[in-house]
Amino acid sequence: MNATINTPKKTGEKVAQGMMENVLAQFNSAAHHIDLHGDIQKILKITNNEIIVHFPVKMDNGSVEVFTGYRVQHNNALGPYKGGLRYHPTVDIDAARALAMWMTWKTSLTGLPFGGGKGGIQLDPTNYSTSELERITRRFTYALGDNIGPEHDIPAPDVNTNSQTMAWMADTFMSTRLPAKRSLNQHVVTGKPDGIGGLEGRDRATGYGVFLTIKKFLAKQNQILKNKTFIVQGFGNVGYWTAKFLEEEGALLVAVQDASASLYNPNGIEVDSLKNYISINDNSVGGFPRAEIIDKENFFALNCDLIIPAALGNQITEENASKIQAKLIAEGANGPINNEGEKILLSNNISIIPDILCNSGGVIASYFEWLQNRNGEVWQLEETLTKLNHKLEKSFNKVYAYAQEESIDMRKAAYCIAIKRIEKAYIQRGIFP
Ligand SMILES: NC(=O)C1=CN([C@@H]2O[C@H](COP(=O)(O)OP(=O)(O)OC[C@H]3O[C@@H](n4cnc5c(N)ncnc54)[C@H](OP(=O)(O)O)[C@@H]3O)[C@@H](O)[C@H]2O)C=CC1
Ligand SMILES: O=C(O)CCC(=O)C(=O)O
Repeated sequence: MNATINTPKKTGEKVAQGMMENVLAQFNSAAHHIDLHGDIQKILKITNNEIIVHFPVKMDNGSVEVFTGYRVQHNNALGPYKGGLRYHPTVDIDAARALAMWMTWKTSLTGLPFGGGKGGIQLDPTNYSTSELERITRRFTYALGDNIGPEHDIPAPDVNTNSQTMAWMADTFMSTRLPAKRSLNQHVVTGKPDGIGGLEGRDRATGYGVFLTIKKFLAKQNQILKNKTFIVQGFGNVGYWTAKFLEEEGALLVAVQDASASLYNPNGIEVDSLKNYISINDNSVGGFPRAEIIDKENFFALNCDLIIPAALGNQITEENASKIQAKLIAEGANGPINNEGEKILLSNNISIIPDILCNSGGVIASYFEWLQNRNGEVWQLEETLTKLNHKLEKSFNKVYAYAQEESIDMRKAAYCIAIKRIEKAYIQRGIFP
């Protein structure tokens, strides 16, 4: 039997580069603004735990590959670690650290009783069959052992993972507990299918939240979504659902980019016909007949009202920011704009709804799923969406008002609010005797 070791490498791709620098620069700027206690700065600049596991998996052809999985637990001052798992070639320890930090700010901003964590496996899932991915996921869960748990660290879907991945994780985790405890562990992950404790609406929650924050932002400017044009990078969970809700409100999708191609049609791309197309075309938008293919370098420069990056990090940078014509960017993805890019956008009066607010609908719905499992309840879709809207309204209004009061951008405002809540927890706990 052959054994292949998938040695983790620094990916060198722009996606993972500088993510830590970005998140730390964002943190430093807010910490300075609120004059955050120096000891708390020290605590929040590092991660609590970094778990790296190597685990063997048998491939369909009988060979064995050894994979490397990551789970970074940044901070749990407000509650158990919470955040997604990503399967992508760009996953490495730096990316996991940065993404875990973003989760801490996000769960704090939204007022959830959670901290922040993130992880994943450095692999390209298109190279593996479904049964191989199932075995990889189960072995990863087994290797993580008690480093995850329903009251300790609760993973969820992210790039290239979904409700099926979460079902395999839940099943593996629960079946390795003592029989009498198995059913008490269903909330070890969220984003599960509805048949095994998943929340109706978790699938669309992130996109719904992105849509709501855009709508709320436009309302503050006395504008509406009807007839606004928008472009979306990424047509997966977040990109699709965001586009779907925006279209339902009368906005027009004019361009879409995924890893395979960039599509453009100034007269509009119908969201569900593109979705139907990708479902029979290897999940790729390339070749969709009712749009032209454009050069990917020109994508963000297209003439439109709104841009929704909903793929990977570091997509809008000093290299392309000055060409952007849209007046609003809503960050469906985590960290899609780097700091240099952001400076250019802000100096060109382009507004940004920051990731930790914009895409927080996902983790809010995950919290609802966690509560549902913990309390032995079954929630209905309407209830989920109403409660999600209510929670997002509260965080949106807080961020918007604070940004206005302090004359700062919305990202800095969101960070200040998030960090102050963690600071309060540390002070009340008495970390400084
Ligand atoms: N899922 C969730 O609930 C949440 C997700 N997020 C963030 O949203 C983003 C998207 O996540 P999600 O929708 O779940 O992931 P998915 O895996 O469902 O979709 C990812 C999409 O991004 C596209 N993509 C990948 N690489 C590139 C590239 N180089 N250029 C253009 N497009 C690319 C993929 O295209 P292809 O299929 O061709 O590879 C796919 O369409 C991530 O940043 C994630 O962290 C944030 C909050 C919650
Ligand atoms: O639902 C969750 O727990 C986290 C989702 C996530 O990874 C994110 O918000 O970036």
